Amino acid sequence: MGSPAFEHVPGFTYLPSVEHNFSHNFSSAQSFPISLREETSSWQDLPNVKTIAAVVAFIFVVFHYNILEFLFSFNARRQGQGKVPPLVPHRLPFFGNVPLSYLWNARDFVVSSRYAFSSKHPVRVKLAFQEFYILQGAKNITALFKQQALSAFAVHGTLLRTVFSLPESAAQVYYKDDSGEHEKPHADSKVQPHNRVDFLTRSSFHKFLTGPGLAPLNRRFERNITERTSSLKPNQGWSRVPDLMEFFQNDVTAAVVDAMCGTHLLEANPGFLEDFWAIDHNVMTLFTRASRFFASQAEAARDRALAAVKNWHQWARYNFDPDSVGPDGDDPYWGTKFFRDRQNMFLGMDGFNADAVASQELAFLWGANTNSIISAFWVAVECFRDSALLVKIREEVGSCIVLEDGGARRFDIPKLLRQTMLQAVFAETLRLRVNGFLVRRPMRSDLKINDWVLKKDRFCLTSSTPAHMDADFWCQGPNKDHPVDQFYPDRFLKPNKEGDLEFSLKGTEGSWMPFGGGTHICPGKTFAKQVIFLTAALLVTQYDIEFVGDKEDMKMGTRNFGFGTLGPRGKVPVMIRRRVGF
Ligand code: HEM
Repeated sequence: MGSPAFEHVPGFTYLPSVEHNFSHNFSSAQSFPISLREETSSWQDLPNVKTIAAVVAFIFVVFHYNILEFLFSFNARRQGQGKVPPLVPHRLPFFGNVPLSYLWNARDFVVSSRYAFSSKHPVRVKLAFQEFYILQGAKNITALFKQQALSAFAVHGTLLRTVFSLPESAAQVYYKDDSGEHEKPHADSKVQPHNRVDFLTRSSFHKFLTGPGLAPLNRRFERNITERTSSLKPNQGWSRVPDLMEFFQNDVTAAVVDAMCGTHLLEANPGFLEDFWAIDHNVMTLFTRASRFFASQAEAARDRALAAVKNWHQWARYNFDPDSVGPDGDDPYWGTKFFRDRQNMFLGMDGFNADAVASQELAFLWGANTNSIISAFWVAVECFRDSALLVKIREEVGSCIVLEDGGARRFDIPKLLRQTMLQAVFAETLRLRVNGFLVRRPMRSDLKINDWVLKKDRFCLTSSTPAHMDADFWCQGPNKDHPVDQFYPDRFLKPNKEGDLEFSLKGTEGSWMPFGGGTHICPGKTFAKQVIFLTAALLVTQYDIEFVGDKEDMKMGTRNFGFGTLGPRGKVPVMIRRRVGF
């Protein structure tokens, strides 16, 4: 019977059948004259074929980058739907991109990278045999934020594990949770309701930070920060403070932590805030686990901070009195209903124990403080270093002071949050200082972003930095004389119908994104605004501040780039005096 095995397949070169070769040549091979057998023994032995192969390989290696550049531009310009994002050219064949300059200065790399972050369409990056996407361009970022089934949890789980020592048994709950972040779990998910960590934690944030839980938190923060700011420098005349940041890292952070957790955590652990900011300072080192070699003291600080949180939880569990719960639902032991309820929620999850809960809550406190405290520092710096701006801000803030019955002064906070220049200073500060990466992973299906298709399960990264530094967007029209890296709050002022300038974020979608976007958008943004505005209002009303340090130290550093608001390079010494009459 004839074999049909080697019929012609379109697109493949026809090979004669093996059967044919064997039957025809094998038995007679021995009788070939030696010279004939050498001539035909292997095509690889032909010197010119070897040379051609070597030349082709050489051209491939040498021109590999140019070939990829050509393919990149070609694919980027293709029209139509369902396009695959072009591959960012890389110099080392097979290994992909090895961005050494990123390790040196990550922000410069992102701001000046030719293909990876500057393309206004999605791109594909090959990094050590893995591929992921980078998505930039306002239109694409806006489309990304509209997507529903995108998980940010692989990254949260990793951050919790590496920086905050979440035990492996609890981390597994994160990795296994494929039920989604919405109330209704995905139909094919087998995750039990009590293990829906994605949905349960997100809804706890929202109840606390966007629901009625926010009002009592705001009130306690207002009381705490007012007390702390008033007692900052009681004496008359100028006095020197070695680093303005100390006020933010000690007093403003304490005002937030006490408002959230009650006073026991800081009272029982006087070194907590120092450890807390040591973790923040080393967050990248802890995240990459390089701390084992370079920053073991950061690991020690993290361990002490975890022990402090765990002790607070033990103390609260032991002492809690249900009668102490106030009308707003909060109590002095857990501080807030939020932390009280989350104990039960986490301890009900498989693999969670007291250590795991401490990791979760320390991570929450870090997220609740790092960006807002450092942003509050920059807002104060901007207000005090420009005397003309300071006059305007003082005028706005002064218009929000109200006298209480007993004669005490406080701010009308809703009015304060609506002040034109203060809002512009806030928005411009966040544009310049927030440098975060947002990571998403389409878990269910391929992701369609405008004309592009991004494969399911691959990570998709975007960053606020290129969007915030896009001169084509931020230096248009009346802003054209103000370079993109200059602090210029008027970028956010637009004339209204009456011709007056008013603050507006209209049209900045996908270009101004300090709080991320979509279903994972920062739930703490309203509280953050309150912390930043109120702290600035109290400082400008009560104090004069002059900067007396090296200007280089006041520039923004790049340490921990990618994790949010970046701090100053060095210490910021100031002279400070109380204003007469305040
Ligand atoms: C200037 C201050 C702040 C900035 C710039 C900021 C920025 C961000 C960003 C960029 C994200 C990721 C959003 C995304 O993936 O799309 C985020 C998430 C988050 N932030 Fe903030 N944040 C600030 C203040 C706060 C505060 C004060 C709190 C709590 C009181 C908070 C709690 C959270 C939480 C819980 C998440 C995770 C949300 C989720 O994954 O669903 N943040 N924040």
